Amino acid sequence: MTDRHPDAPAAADRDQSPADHNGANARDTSDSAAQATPALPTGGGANTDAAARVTEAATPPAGSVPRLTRRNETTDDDEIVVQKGLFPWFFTRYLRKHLPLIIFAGLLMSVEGSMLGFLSYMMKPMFDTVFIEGNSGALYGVGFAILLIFVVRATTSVIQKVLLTRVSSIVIMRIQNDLLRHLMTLDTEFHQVNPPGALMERVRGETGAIGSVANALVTGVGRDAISLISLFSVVLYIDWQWTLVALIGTPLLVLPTFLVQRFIRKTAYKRRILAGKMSTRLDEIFHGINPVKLNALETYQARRFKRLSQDSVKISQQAMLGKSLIPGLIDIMTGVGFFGVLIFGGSEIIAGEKTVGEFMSFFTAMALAFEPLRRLGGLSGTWQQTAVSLHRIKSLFDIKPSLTSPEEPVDLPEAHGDIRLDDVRMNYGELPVLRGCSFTAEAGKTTALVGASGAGKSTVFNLLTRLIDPDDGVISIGGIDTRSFSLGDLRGQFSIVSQDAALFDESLRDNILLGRSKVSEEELDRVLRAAHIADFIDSLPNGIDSPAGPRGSNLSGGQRQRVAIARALLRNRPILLLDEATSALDVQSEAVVQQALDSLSAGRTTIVIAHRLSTIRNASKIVVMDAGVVVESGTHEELLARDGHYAKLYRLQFRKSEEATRGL
Ligand SMILES: Nc1ncnc2c1ncn2[C@@H]1O[C@H](COP(=O)(O)OP(=O)(O)OP(=O)(O)O)[C@@H](O)[C@H]1O
Repeated sequence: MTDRHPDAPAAADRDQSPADHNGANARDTSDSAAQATPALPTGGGANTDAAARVTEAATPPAGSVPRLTRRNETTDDDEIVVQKGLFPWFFTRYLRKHLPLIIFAGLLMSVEGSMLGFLSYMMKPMFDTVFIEGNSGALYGVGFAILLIFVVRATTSVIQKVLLTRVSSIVIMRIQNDLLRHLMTLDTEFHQVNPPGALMERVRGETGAIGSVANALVTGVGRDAISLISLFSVVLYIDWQWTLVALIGTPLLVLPTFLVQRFIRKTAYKRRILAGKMSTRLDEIFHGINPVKLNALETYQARRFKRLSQDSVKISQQAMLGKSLIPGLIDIMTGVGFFGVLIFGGSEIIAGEKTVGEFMSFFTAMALAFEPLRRLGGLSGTWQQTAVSLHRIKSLFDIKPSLTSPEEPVDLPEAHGDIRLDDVRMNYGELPVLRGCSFTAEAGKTTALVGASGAGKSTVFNLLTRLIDPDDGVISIGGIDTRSFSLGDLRGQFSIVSQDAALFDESLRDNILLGRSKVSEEELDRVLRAAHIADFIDSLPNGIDSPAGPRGSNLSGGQRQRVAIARALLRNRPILLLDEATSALDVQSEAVVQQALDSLSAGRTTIVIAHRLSTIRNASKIVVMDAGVVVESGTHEELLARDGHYAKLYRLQFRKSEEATRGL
C-alpha cells in the first residue's frame, strides 16, 4: 500500500484493533451509527452548508453507491454561528437523567445564595439596635444569627459543589465515550481528512473545555443568581429610590455586552481550532520521532510548533480581553451606582430621613452583590465558549457514516462461496483507482494479487472488508452482494495480516489476545510457535508479558509482523487476507512463517498480496493487476507460458537468482 495517508486505517488495521476483533463490535458501531443525529457542520453554522455531508446514511442500493464527499476541518471562519437547539440537545441527551440531583443541588445553591441577603439585612439590627441604641441583649442574638448564616452557607456550598461536580464529571465521561464510539464508526475518508491529533483534541480538549466551564456554571450560577435576588430584595426593601440610583449605569452595558459576546465566540472558536492544530502537530512529531531525528528536523518542527504557540498566546490574550470586558463594564457601572447612592442617600441621612443602619444594610448588600454580579457578567462569555465547544462536538455527532449495515441484513451462508469482484470501479477523488476490476477468488483456495505499486491491490482489500464502497460494480461472497450483510458479520469473516501490524502499548500477550479471555495456554503456545514468536520471546525480560511499547516500538518490524500473524492464527476466520504479510521478515524467518501461513490458509479462501513472487508461486490462481484492471490471471505456469505482464515481472525478479542458481 503506497501513497495512503499515514493515518488511514488499512483493511488489516481493523483486524488488529481490539474493539473490532470479535466482530460483535462492528455491529455495535453500526447500531450507534444508526442513532446518530442528521446533518453536518464541522465548523460554524456559516460552514454548515459549505461542509459537505458524507452521505445520507442509508443502505446503498447494490451497484449505485453514493460517493463520499470530502469534508475538512474549518479553520478560518470569521463568523461563527452556533447551531440552534444546542442546549436542548445537550440537555435531553446528557443532563435530563441527572435532573433530580441538579434540582437538589440547585436548592442547596439557593440556600447558600440567599444567605448573603440575610447577612446584609443583619447590618440593620447590628448598627441600629446594637451599636446606636446600645442594646447589649441583642448583641448575642445578632452575633449567633450571623454565625448561623455562615455555617449554613458553608455546609450547603460543600454539598452542592460535590454533587454538581459528580454530575459534570459523569456528563463529560459520557460525551467522551459516546464521541469516541461515534468517531470509530465514521468512514475511512473522514479519518483521512481529520487528523488524529485534531480528533483527540475534540474528544479530550473540547469536552474538557465543557467540563471546566460546566463546573464554573454549576458551582456558581445558581448561587450567584440567588445571592443577587436576595440582595436586591434587601436593597429594594430598604429604599427603591436608592436602588434605582444604584442601577443608573445599567443601560450602558447592553450594546457592549452584545458586541463582546460575538467577539468571545469568535476567539473561542479560533482557540479550539488552534488547539486541534497543536495536538495534530505534536502527534505527528512524537509518532515520527525517529524520522524527525534522522532527518535533523528538530529545529524545523520546533519552529512550526512555535508559530502555533505564538498564535495561541495572541488568541489567549484576545480571549481574556473578551472575557474580562463585561465584568470590567460591570465594575464601572457599579462605581457609578455607588457614587449616586452615596450622594443621594448620604444627604438623606444627614437630613435625618434615613438611619445609618439602613444605609449600612443597603451599602453591604450592594457591596456583596458586586462579586456575584461580576461573575454573572463573565458568565455570558463563559457560555459563549461552552457553546462553541458544544457546537463542535454536536457537529461531529451529526456526521453519519456512509458505510453502514443494511436495515435487514442477510445471514452469511455457513459454507462460503467464491469471492467475486464484478466490473468494480472506484475513484479516490478524481483519481480512478479501479477501472472495471473483475476476478474470482475461489472458495477454499489461494488467490494471489500481483502488480506494480499503486495498481489497486490494497484497495481491493479495503473494498472486500467494506472500509470503502465502490462507485460501481458488485463485490460478492457466495453470489451475495457484500453490502447485504451486516458490517459486523462481514468483517467478522476475515483474518487479516498486513504490512502494518498495529500494536498497542500493552504486553505482547494482550496484543495477541486482544481482549479474548477464553484462550488456553496450550492454544496460545501453539499459536506462538506457529507464528515463530516463541523464537524471540524467550530473550525478552518478561517473555510474553513484556511490553510491546508505544505502537510496538520495542519490537523489530519482523517481530511485529509475527505478532500480527499470531493474531490472525488465533482469530481463525474463514477468509484470510494477507497484504505483504511477510515483507518485514528475513528470508529464513519468511520461509518458516510462510509455512505457518500455508497451513493457516489450507481450506480457507485466501487472498494474498505479495511483491515477492516466490511466496505466491503455489497459489491456485494469480491475478495480475495493472492500473486498476485485471490484465491476466492463471496459475504460475500458465502465466509464464503466456509470456505477458506476469512473466515480465517474474523474469525481472528472478533472473538474477536463477542465473546464480544455474551457475552453481
Ligand atoms: N486513501 C486514499 N486516498 C487517495 N488515494 C489513495 C488512497 N489509498 C490509495 N490511494 C491511491 O490509490 C492507488 C492504489 O493504491 P493501493 O494502495 O490500492 O495500491 P497497491 O496496488 O496496493 O500498491 P502497493 O503495492 O504499493 O501497496 C494509488 O495510486 C494510491 O495513490
